[in-house]
Amino acid sequence: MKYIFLVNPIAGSGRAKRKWRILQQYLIEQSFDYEIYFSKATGDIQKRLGNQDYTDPQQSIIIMGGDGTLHEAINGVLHNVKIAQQIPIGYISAGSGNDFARLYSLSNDPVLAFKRIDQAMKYRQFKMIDIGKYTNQQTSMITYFINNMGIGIDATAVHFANDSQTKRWLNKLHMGQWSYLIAALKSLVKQEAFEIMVEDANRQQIRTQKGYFVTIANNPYFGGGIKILPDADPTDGLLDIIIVDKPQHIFRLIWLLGALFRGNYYQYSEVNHIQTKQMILKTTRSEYSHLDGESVSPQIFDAKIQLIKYPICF
Ligand SMILES: Nc1ncnc2c1ncn2[C@@H]1O[C@H](COP(=O)(O)OP(=O)(O)OP(=O)(O)O)[C@@H](O)[C@H]1O
Repeated sequence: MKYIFLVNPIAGSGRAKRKWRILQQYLIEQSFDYEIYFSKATGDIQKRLGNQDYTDPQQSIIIMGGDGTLHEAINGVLHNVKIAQQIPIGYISAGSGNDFARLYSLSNDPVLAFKRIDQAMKYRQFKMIDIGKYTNQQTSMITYFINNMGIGIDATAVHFANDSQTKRWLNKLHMGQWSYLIAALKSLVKQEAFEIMVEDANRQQIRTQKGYFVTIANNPYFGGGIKILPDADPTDGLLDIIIVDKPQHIFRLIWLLGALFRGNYYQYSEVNHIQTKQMILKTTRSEYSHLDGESVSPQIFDAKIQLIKYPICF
């Protein structure tokens, strides 16, 4: 078996590069056949996996990076017209937030993580993970997400976090996850209420004029460990969705945030929680969104969101 490693060297503020050096030493010692590619910019891994033919059964792909890198890899293979069947992706976590890794308690040790993947690839023991398929109904453009997608305050927070000097500074101190909290506080001030319509697979509708955010998730964790959708499960074949109204006043907002951090906020009148196989989502005003923490410019939403399964190895 030959391993093709695609590493995002800047993930986790360089953690991925450090982990790669440790793993490379092991691969050389154990005479593994491998190839290494370091991404050079955002979108590089997606492009590479989107253009090349990786269907040789004697080759396996392993990604090293954070949630954003995994997001790129999934979008690459799923948009690759040369790959008719699903090729399993190995994943070694090396980001700062690491929400996917958190859910599965993935090892921090790259050699241990690789040994597990090597065994799983040999015996074809892949986990079929739910992947969100988001179709923009105006443009027919498709984007996939592995952990979550959000519109409104969480997306505004992601925009501020990814944009900020603070993230770079906190990443250097290995406290990258705090950047999301700081950005979230900033976005609490900026985010205005907006109109949202969600229709589930049974054509049941939820409408609100006072929307604060919508999060659609397969993974309970968001933004480096906030358990935003405690019931989300990436193997249940269902999307978990929360539609949250803007609280009337700041004290109610603080109360709601406290409940969110305690993981018991579904019962509040501002919160609607649903689980469905697919959904339609519309907004009437332009809003920031994010997919797996990757910020998207503001737009009005007319979207269809479905699920597919993809084999991932970790
Ligand atoms: N060589 C590169 N230079 C700059 N950015 C890159 C490069 N390669 C990939 N990227 C981008 O780096 C961003 C961050 O990667 P990633 O999300 O994996 O790490 P992270 O932010 O540290 O981890 P997490 O998402 O788990 O918090 C992604 O948007 C990715 O597209």
